[in-house]
Amino acid sequence: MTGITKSDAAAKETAQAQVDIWRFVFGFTEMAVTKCAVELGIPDILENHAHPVTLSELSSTLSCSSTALFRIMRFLKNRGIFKEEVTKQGSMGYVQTPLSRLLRKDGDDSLASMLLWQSSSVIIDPWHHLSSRVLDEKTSAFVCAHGKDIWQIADEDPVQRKLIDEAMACDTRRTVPAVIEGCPEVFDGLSSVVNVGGGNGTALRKLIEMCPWIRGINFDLPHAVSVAPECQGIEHVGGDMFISVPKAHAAFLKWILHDWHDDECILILKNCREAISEYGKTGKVIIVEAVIEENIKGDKLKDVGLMLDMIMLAQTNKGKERTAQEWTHILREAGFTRHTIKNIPSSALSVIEAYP
Ligand SMILES: C[S@@+](CC[C@H](N)C(=O)[O-])C[C@H]1O[C@@H](n2cnc3c(N)ncnc32)[C@H](O)[C@@H]1O
Ligand SMILES: O=c1cc(-c2ccc(O)cc2)oc2c(O)c(O)ccc12
Repeated sequence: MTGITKSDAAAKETAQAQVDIWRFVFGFTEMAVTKCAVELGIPDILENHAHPVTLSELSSTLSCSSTALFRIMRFLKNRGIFKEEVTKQGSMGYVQTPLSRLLRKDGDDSLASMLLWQSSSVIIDPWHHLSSRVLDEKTSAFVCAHGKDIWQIADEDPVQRKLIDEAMACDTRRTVPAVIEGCPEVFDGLSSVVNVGGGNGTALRKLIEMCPWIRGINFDLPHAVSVAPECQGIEHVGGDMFISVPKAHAAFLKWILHDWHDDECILILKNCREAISEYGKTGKVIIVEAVIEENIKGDKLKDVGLMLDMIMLAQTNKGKERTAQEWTHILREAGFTRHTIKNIPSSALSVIEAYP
């Protein structure tokens, strides 16, 4: 006998629910206030000071009164974004934490551009149409919000294209080194790599920097490659992956297939298989994506995969994150004979290598 009755346990759970529910009701405040701090450049201001920055120094740097700023800093300090330390003069000042360092505007591992994109109205508006998407498979939450899909918007509006490229590039600057360091054998012996949906070419720039023996082909929609910076060792090619993919020893696809329905993925993968066909058994398709699992309570990294799945539901027409079984299905249907899945340490990502 533990002395705790069933009704005690139920009462405790109900009391906990009364507390936990606020995280769901007011969850948006964390994103909105963090966005505010990034827009004001607060992580960069703290980074550029060798000592803790007092509230009055921060408000004079930003040319604003300290009243609202104090409340913003109090909230973010409470969330562990910033912390306070005593200055040499004995007053309190704000300093960076490992979290706020990830929000500097130009840090190599910064996620500031991703946060600004995710909190922009183009990305927020489709969330208001998620229930319509659930009730009708043919309805796209993004199209309900904007009248067109994200790639049409990017084609028509260079500002949106830049926001997407910069957000995805900050993801790439973190993940490409993580892939190469976590699974160095993936790029061994490859003479050329076509990055399918490579955006502004950041992934190939990083790849060639770390694996200089590789020749890169950055392949994306014509409007995307037309604004990609030139780089030695990389050829930019505009086209449509649903029609064909430029030839190379390996095709690399990062965060591409999660945008699409199974049938569309099978078509893209068949075009990739054709692109590597001249290299026989040594050719391969390298996919970097999340591989989701159903029961992951408490695993924060795996939870990122489930959040991305919700993002796909809101932001794409038919995209989704896939389980290992779902990956096996589309790869087999596309004609690949075998594949391996490797988890990248300390990341929500996996590398899938598929062979003809
Ligand atoms: C989610 S982004 C991923 C970008 C990049 N792979 C990364 O991980 O940073 C998807 C990319 O696919 C490109 N794309 C969309 N439709 C395409 C098509 N039909 N052919 C080639 N690229 C396409 C988009 O322009 C965009 O750059
Ligand atoms: O809104 C998004 C976000 C992503 C995304 C964010 C962070 C990652 O580490 C990976 C992907 O991807 C998107 C995407 O592929 C798309 O077609 C539309 C929207 C988003």
